[in-house]
Amino acid sequence: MKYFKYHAIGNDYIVINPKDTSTSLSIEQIKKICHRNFGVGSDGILYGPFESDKGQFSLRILNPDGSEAEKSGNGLRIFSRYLWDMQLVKEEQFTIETLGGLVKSSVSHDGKTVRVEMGKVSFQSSKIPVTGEPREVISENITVDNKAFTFCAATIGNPHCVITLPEITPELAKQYGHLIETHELFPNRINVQFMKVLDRENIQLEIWERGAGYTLASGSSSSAAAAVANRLGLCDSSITVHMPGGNILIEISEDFSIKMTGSVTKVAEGIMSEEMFISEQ
Ligand SMILES: N[C@@H](CCC[C@H](N)C(=O)O)C(=O)O
Repeated sequence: MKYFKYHAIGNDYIVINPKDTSTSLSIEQIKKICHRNFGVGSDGILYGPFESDKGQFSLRILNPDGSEAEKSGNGLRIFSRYLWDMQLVKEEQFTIETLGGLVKSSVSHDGKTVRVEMGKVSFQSSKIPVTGEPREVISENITVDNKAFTFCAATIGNPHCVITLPEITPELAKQYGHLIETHELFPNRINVQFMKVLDRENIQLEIWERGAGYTLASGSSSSAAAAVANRLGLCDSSITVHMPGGNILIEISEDFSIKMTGSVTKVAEGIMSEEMFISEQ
């Protein structure tokens, strides 16, 4: 099975074109492909392109645990670069349909920089979703393992829980991320960001992704966290998001529409051995 691997500031994805697969990918195949030891290894799979009646292409976004995500910012930036590299697009701007809505991509610098218009962020509980009365989920409380946090929740197609703290560490994300991800408040689970506001134009994140765990960067997380920082009045409308893997620029409109810009790097292309799927490991 042919594959292409890229990373977007350390958030790495494997692109598999459905024309290179005889059947749709099973959950077991997805888990094996993404496994860092027994497979190629990645933070997820970008399965596409498929036809779309809403955009020029459609894309399926698969997490390493086999779950399917509504949207992926870095995944969309990587897939846009793949379409450009494969000459499946002639123009520098094009649209991609995801389960979480239609996005517009713009590639530049021969695909090494990609901007995605990600859609609008919503804080509405019914859209995220978060259990309880319909409301904007702003500055609410959650306790996991006897540790209390104040959080905001948002969706940009996929769900996010943003916790603002004076100091953040990778250990914090690794200790509490899964407990928050799977909390009963969040019927579809949730991506978790621990956010330190550096100034009105810069935030820092540590990220625990739904279905993927600790990652070095996340585009949809950057979009949601920046929108929360702006909604809380802590940041202006152009925010650089600093993550362990690198930085993303987020631009927020008055209606919380998001433009996300960052780099994409090609890592490899190759053929996966069928033996990998047969092995018990
Ligand atoms: N890394 C992605 C997010 C991928 C999907 C996420 N794990 C989810 O399940 O919503 C990004 O860059 O946004």
